[in-house]
Amino acid sequence: MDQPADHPRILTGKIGVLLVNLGTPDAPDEGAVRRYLAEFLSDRRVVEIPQIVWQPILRGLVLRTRPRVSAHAYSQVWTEEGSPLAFHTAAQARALQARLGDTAIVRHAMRYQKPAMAAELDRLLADGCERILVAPLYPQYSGATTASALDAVANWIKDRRRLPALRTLPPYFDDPLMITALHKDLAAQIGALDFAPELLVLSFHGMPERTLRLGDPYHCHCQKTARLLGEAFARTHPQLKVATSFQSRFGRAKWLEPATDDVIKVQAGNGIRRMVVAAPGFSSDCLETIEELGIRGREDFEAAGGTHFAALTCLNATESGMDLIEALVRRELAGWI
Ligand SMILES: C=CC1=C(C)c2cc3[nH]c(cc4nc(cc5[nH]c(cc1n2)c(C)c5CCC(=O)O)C(CCC(=O)O)=C4C)c(C)c3C=C
Ligand SMILES: [Fe+2]
Ligand SMILES: [Fe+2]
Repeated sequence: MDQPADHPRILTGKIGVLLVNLGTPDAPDEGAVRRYLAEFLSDRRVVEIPQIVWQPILRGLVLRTRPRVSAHAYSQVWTEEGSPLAFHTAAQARALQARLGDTAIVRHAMRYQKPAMAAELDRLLADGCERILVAPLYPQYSGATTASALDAVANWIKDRRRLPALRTLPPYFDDPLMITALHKDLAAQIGALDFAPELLVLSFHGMPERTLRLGDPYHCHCQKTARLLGEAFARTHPQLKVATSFQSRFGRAKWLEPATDDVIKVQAGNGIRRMVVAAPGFSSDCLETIEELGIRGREDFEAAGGTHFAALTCLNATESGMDLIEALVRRELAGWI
């Protein structure tokens, strides 16, 4: 049949997978960090204070002071490949593409800054994806992370005429695949140390305590991940104590407790000399794991009398990490592939 000459060329029939992570500045300098924080901290899912009250505080105070301090922290973790969060997420997408082959087109995007979610969803559509799985790489659900990533999808939908069928990856905080992958990886890292730790601290990113009372399941998801990991370690490392804590407190409100920095100091004060810290809420290493846990955590521990310390790495694009992501993604693609 003849088509009008100006008929757009439309590709069809493909499946897309979009791995999503939080986002990071594009340089470790004050300007780039200010742009990043302005976008991130203006998200109503992240700071749940009415904008009329919050924006003057953000513009008048936070964005005048925090970017310098945070840029210094970022400069300590920056690599030739850029921000760790950016390059680990890109590596996860490349590795997943290699594992899925022609089955699906895999891309990654960031909720804040670049690669932007809308631009990557547009690219998948332009490449012929009529079915797209959006996979926020947060094992535990929270309004500030998972729901915010889905907000970005919803906003993208509003402006598009032609929409793909969409699926989203559910949280996987208690999935046996995730617990097994993490336990295996952390146990291998502990086995490779030149000391036997007495205590394993499982540190999750914090949230305002208020969100727990408002019904956000994040706290329960973290506690369950920690309990299941603790049970796995009790079977393989019966001498190892396990503690759970919440890091990265921000602002004046009460956050989930106990705070990781307090736990590190109190445990050292109680006589723990050999400690390891792991971050089972982060699918890739980032500022919060490398600088806050690896650098400041160690300083706090040693200042309080600890002698042996290691911040264990996240799953990143390791073999076990990719086994996990591939299995989760293939499961969600069931019926499509
Ligand atoms: C109100 C403030 C914040 C909430 C709520 C929050 C929740 C939250 N964040 C993550 C994961 C990450 N956060 C990261 C950095 C970061 N987080 C906040 C504030 C809140 N986070 C700030 C201000 C920053 C920037 C750094 C700083 O200035 O301290 C990162 C690292 C990004 C990177 O570039 O490496 C991650 C990852 C989760 C999972 C979460 C709620 C569950
Ligand atoms: Fe955060
Ligand atoms: Fe809870």
